Parts: sequence; C-alpha cells; structure tokens
Amino acid sequence: MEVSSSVKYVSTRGTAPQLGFCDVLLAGLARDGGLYVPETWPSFSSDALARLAGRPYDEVAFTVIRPFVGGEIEDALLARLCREAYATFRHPAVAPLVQTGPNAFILELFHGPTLAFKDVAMQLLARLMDHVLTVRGRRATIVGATSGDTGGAAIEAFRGRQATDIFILFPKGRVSPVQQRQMTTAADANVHAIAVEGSFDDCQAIVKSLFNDLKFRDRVALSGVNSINWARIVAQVVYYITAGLALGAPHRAVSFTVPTGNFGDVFAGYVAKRIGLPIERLVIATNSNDILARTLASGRYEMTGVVPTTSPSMDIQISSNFERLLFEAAGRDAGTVRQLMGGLTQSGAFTVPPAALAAIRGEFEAGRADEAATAATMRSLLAETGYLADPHTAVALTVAGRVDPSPTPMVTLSTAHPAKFPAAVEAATGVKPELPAWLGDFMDREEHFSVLPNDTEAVARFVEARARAVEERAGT
Ligand SMILES: Cc1ncc(COP(=O)(O)O)c(C=O)c1O
Ligand SMILES: N[C@@H](CCOP(=O)(O)O)C(=O)O
Repeated sequence: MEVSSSVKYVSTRGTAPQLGFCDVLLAGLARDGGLYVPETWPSFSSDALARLAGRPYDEVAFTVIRPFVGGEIEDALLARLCREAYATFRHPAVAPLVQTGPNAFILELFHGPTLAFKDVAMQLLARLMDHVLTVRGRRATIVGATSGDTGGAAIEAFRGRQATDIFILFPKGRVSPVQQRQMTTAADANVHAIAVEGSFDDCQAIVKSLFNDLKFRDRVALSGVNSINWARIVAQVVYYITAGLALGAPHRAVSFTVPTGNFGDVFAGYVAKRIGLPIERLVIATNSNDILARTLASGRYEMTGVVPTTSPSMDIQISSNFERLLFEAAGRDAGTVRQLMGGLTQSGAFTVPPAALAAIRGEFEAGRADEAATAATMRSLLAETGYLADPHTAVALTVAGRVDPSPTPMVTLSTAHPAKFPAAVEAATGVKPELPAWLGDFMDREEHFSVLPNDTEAVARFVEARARAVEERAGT
C-alpha cells in the first residue's frame, strides 16, 4: 500500500488542531477534550490482506500500522520497534487462536508480560513514545487511569525509561491482588502507582480533567496511555487482522465478540473492518455494568452507578471510545458529539440521534452477562473442553453463545490470563489457576503506592511534585 506522508488526525469535538501521528501519540486527549481519529481511513485491498496471511505477527503489525503513521517514522525503524515489542510475548504466534467448538474460537491476547491484552498495544506504544521523545529531546509525564490491566501493562512497558514519568491511578480496593502487585511492585524511580478513593470512572475523570487543564498539561508535558491515545487503538487492530487471516479472510468473513469496558478493543475491531477486513458481526459483551448493551437497545446512554463484579476491569460506566464511534455514526459531525458529551457531563445521560443509532446498530450487536451466567460459562467450558477462561473472557463467551448461529466463525477475544483473577475462577470452577513460573516471586515483593482522595487537585499536586522530584534527581 502507498503511504501518504501527510496523514492527519482530527478531533471528535472538531476544534483542536489537526495533528500528525507523532503529535497525536504524545497528545493523548485532544486539546478540545475530544479523541483523535484519522481524517480518512486507509484501505487494504483483498490482495494486500491476502499477502499477509501466514506472516509473523510483527510483520503484519508493521504493515497494518504503517499507513496510520503516514511516513513520520522511518519504515526500518517502525519494523524494528514492532519486532522488539512482540519479542516480549511468550507465544510464538503472539496472539494464538484456540478452537473450542465447530465454529468457535478463542483469541488469546494474554501472552505478554502482564498477562492481559493491554500488553499488545502498550509494548509498542512505549517504544514509539520513547523514540519520538528522544528525537525531540523532550520528557513527558504520563498520567493514566486503570480498572486493573492498563496500569500494570503501562508500568511494565514504561518502567525505567528515561524520557517518561508514569503515574497510574487505580480504584482503591477494586482491582485483583495480582493486578495491584503488577502496579505496585515496580521499584523504578519513574513509576508512581496511586490508589484513588473512588471508582475507575472517577480515576478516568481525573485524568481527563488534568488533560483539560491546559496550563497543567503544558507545564508537566502531559501524555496519556489510555485508549484515548490513538496509537493504542491502532496497535489493537492488528490481532483482528491476524485472527481473520488465520480463519480464511479476506476470502471468508469472520465475526468477533469482545468483552467491553472503555470500548477501545471493540473499536479497534470496527477499524479493522473499516480498513478492509471482512467482519460479519462485531458483538459488544458487557458484564452487569451494561451501559453499552442498554444504549444499543434503547438509544439512551445513561449512567446508573457501577457495581463491582468478578470481571473488575470492565466495571466502567463512561466508556471513553464510544465517543469515537458516535463521531463516525453521526457522519463525523463534531457539533453533535460536543452536544452529546456536554449532556453526559451535565446530566449523566444523552440520547443517541436516531440516524446515528441506526448506523451503530448496523455495525454492532450487544449483550450482557451477569455474574451467575459468567460463572456458569467458566464451569461448562472447563467441563466440555478443558479450557480455563478468565471472567472477562467468560463474559464474552456467554454473550457469544447467545447470538444467532451463523456459518461464519465466531472469535471471542480472551483479554486476560485466568491467573490474574484466581479467586473468581476458583469459585466458579473449583480450579485455582497458577501464575506462570516466569513471573517468579512478584506476589511477595514489597509494594510501593500512594493513596489519594478522589480529587483532581490532590492528584495534580502529587503529580507535579513527584515529576519535578524525578527530574531533579536525574539532573534535568
Ligand atoms: C481483561 C479486560 N477485558 C476487557 C476489557 C475491556 O476492554 P476495553 O476497555 O478496550 O473495552 C478490559 C479493560 O479495558 C480488560 O482489562
Ligand atoms: N479496563 C481498562 C480500563 C482502561 O482502559 P483503556 O483501554 O482506556 O486504557 C484497564 O484495565 O485499566
């Protein structure tokens, strides 16, 4: 594919400057509070896709990501960063498929360093950011919010890197013990784990407020690693392509069911379809925090409060990337997006305009799995196939099992290793999943983290003081 050297990104709210890939990579949230998307979608012909079949994961990654970079990173370097990022995975296929039924497949995305799908994007993102910051002679302060997995993956990917300080906000007491230790046992000076007295939505709201405080943002050179960062999405497009190719695409369509919280992963599936992968169905799977399933059913996006579940990483109400979908579904009308997002801030709800709702329903189906159904799926899958799934994967398997049967292969994304959630898996199946031996003694290591109130000012003060302290220590 020919690559335009001028790929531009536009904000879903329409008033932030248009940027190229490297600036979008460092920007995170757009300065008008919106999310960046490419001005136009690249497109892969069937032949171009077919040529990728059977190629190593990192080569597919390079080819798929390249048109989004728009020539801003030299090809040889981008290929090397992809190679290095995916060499950190413990499975030669990086994201292998496992067949669990005649037309049913599980796409295992948890073979990276922190056992969750976040590693797929984060390992590349850290390398891309490090490169851009080094070339520009700059440092960045990363502040991210996590319901459990993004935080560990980001800390692992950025720990010890000279050009970045990383601050991760997690909801105190609402992440699994393994997730917590993945964030709190890194002793590197540039890593700061913060337990916030609130929910994931509170943590994410703090991060967005910090981005929207333009003075603070500029003072600390704020960057983001949540899926508000476009580079996260684009890296996640790749495994839809590799899975599709392995199952016969582009000559045959494939379907995907995706356990969904912040809507980044399933939006990456939508992007895969937009650039040419023949996807028949994209199914959004939610746990009891079912705002997305309710929105597709009723057209009303309405917050009702988060309930804790055994799939805590999906305990989310404000689903960031839904804004990217709204932008597309509303015919890229930034004014509509601004109005809807304003409604969400003011009243915790908005109504999706009818034409946009029809467009969304044309692309997605959605379903919800409650706690009992999720546990029953873990149990029956183990009994019938010997496969031990984590609770997030089980939410998606439950929903996938309920959609109308079709001859198209259904791929369910497995987003975490069951050993990240041993208590829930054991309660459902009677089997306690073991952490891989290569993780060593990390559950016994000393934890380092701070506890802060659910208060943007308190977090801002903490970040500024610590980021400065790290810079002083480094003599910069
Ligand atoms: C294990 C796991 N599954 C699913 C999700 C949902 O993914 P997304 O937020 O991209 O919708 C998350 C977190 O976001 C997660 O950590
Ligand atoms: N489930 C996520 C929530 C943050 O999502 P992100 O994809 O926007 O980083 C987590 O594990 O933290």
